[in-house]
Amino acid sequence: MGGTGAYLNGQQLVVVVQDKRGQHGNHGGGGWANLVEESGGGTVCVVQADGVTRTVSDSETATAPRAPVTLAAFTRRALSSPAALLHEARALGAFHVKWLLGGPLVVVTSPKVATVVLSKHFQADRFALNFDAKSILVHNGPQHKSDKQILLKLFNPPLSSSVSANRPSPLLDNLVDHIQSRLNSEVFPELSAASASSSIDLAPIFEELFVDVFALWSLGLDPKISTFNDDEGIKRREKIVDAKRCLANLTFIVPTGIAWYFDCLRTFVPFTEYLMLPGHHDYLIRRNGKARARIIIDAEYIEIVKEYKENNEKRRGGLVGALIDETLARQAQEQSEKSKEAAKDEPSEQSNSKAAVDEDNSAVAVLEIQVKDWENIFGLLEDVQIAGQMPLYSVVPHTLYLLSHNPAAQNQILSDLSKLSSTRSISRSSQPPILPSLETYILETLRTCPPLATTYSRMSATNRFKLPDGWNLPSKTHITVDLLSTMRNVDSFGSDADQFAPARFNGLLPYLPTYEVPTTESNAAVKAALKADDVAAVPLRTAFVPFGNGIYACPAQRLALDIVKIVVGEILRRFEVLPASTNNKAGNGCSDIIAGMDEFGYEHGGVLRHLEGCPVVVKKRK
Ligand code: HEM
Repeated sequence: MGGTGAYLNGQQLVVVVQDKRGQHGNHGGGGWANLVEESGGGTVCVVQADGVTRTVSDSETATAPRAPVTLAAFTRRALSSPAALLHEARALGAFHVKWLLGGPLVVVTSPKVATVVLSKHFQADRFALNFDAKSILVHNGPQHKSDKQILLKLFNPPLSSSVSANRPSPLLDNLVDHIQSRLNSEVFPELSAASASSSIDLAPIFEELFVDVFALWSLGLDPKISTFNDDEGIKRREKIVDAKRCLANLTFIVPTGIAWYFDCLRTFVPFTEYLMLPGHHDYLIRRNGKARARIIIDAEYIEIVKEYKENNEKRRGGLVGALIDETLARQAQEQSEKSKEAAKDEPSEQSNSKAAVDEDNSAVAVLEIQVKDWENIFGLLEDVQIAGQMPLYSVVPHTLYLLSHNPAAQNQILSDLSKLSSTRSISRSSQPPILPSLETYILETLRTCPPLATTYSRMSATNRFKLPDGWNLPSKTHITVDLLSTMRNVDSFGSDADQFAPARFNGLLPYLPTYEVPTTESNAAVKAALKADDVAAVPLRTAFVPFGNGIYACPAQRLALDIVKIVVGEILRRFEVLPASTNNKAGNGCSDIIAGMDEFGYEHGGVLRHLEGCPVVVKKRK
């Protein structure tokens, strides 16, 4: 078997890395070779955990390293000298260290489990993801599926016939109210006060905004501080928001090149193993005061249960209220299905009276939210808080930062915005979202700077999954798609894949969430293109996956885009955003910035961040 690839055989790890010229890793310097301890002749590409030589292709053999190469050793090397690893990546013509190791990369994490990072070398489009999704078993199977359905329903209310592009939803409008209220009370004044001659960092402003807003919205607290007219109410609100901020507090950001280690390894290798920190995960939590923050949030959960029990009619709104409603609705539905089933099996008179009794019982039963339901509701609140806040506080400042280097795009967006009524703020329910210049800009930002580095991991249930060159992945292989590299794939995005070119999305609006693309249709298009050996014909839409795809895909895709559009639009209407320094990458539409990704890093948890917090200069518009 030849070519770039990797496979897992029993307890052995075999990794083959191929450089651009098709040579197995003989890239001079031997840095990578040293990593696997003089693995012979500078040909580094085969690593076997058991140290036995293995034939890689019909004509080639490669010597295994003398000592077993452990995951921790890779990681330590990457952390102790990321620069060296990056250098080696460049020497191999790879854009990203991830791609040096991954082509695709298989990491053995236990004798039967491997984590695979599919990368730039692999066309990880929707075809692959859908294919995988069909044969997938998720970690917590049915519960995950049921939770996902709830979120999809809440975040994607049915289309109203009167408003074509918008989906009215008090829950989602309430989230936007929170955001608008926060922009008005803090962000606009902060930007207005900023001096036109010195720079301001956008990232912390939006990090705070989204963490706070998601805390208040998810816990059903009011957007307007004025409604907390008693001191105690204000203090409670502040305490909760502080606690959520503390829990969101990042511990470290690593350069993009080594971020994948965290994604792949943190589940399996203790922090102490590869970070050499003076303790374990709990240590980091304690050090950041997170334990206390946790207690505050848990106390709020207890309060929610108490309120519900004492006054069911007047319970909280926001996400928690919607989840309580949904839990009760589901219970009622289950009860009614059970009664119908029972009625079918019984003679009619008896069943009528029994159904009436059951109905009474079910009325009592549906008011009882069980402990496990509360746990599930609070679990979902936390998932949504994290899943919503992180990508938003990544993509909003990044979009503005890139726009600061692109005055022409900013003018075009402003002109589109000026066509909206000047007095009306941009909202979900009232404004038809036709702002092509802004939307294509956001989509291109998501493509080139995807807020999440990878998809969640999937587990293949069968061993049918084949990678290019015939590499076979055994069943129970964890599969993670590297979104950053996938969306730079030249086969999917053309030879200008490394360029920042929003125009590539012209004609593709409105954005169709990946869960709405009919699977059969996208698969048919992709299959036909692959069969004709014409990967370029794979529709661009199918390879654009910043929100992932398949059963794990982000359930809030449309909402997320609306939020980014609203926030960026509202800022641009009021402020001109200029680059903070004149080492100027302006003028080429940001391609220099996104080409090497040198300015970016991945936060623990795999969220893309600008290493300097997106410094810009803002000037209030007249
Ligand atoms: C631009 C902003 C966003 C981006 C780029 C984004 C991206 C993603 C990605 C890549 C995934 C994993 C998909 C996969 O494994 O295939 C995900 C999952 C998820 N996202 Fe988003 N997301 C965004 C905003 C939001 C918002 C605003 C919310 C909530 C209001 C949200 C809720 C979720 C949830 C709950 C999941 C987990 C789904 C599951 O467990 O199956 N996301 N998102």
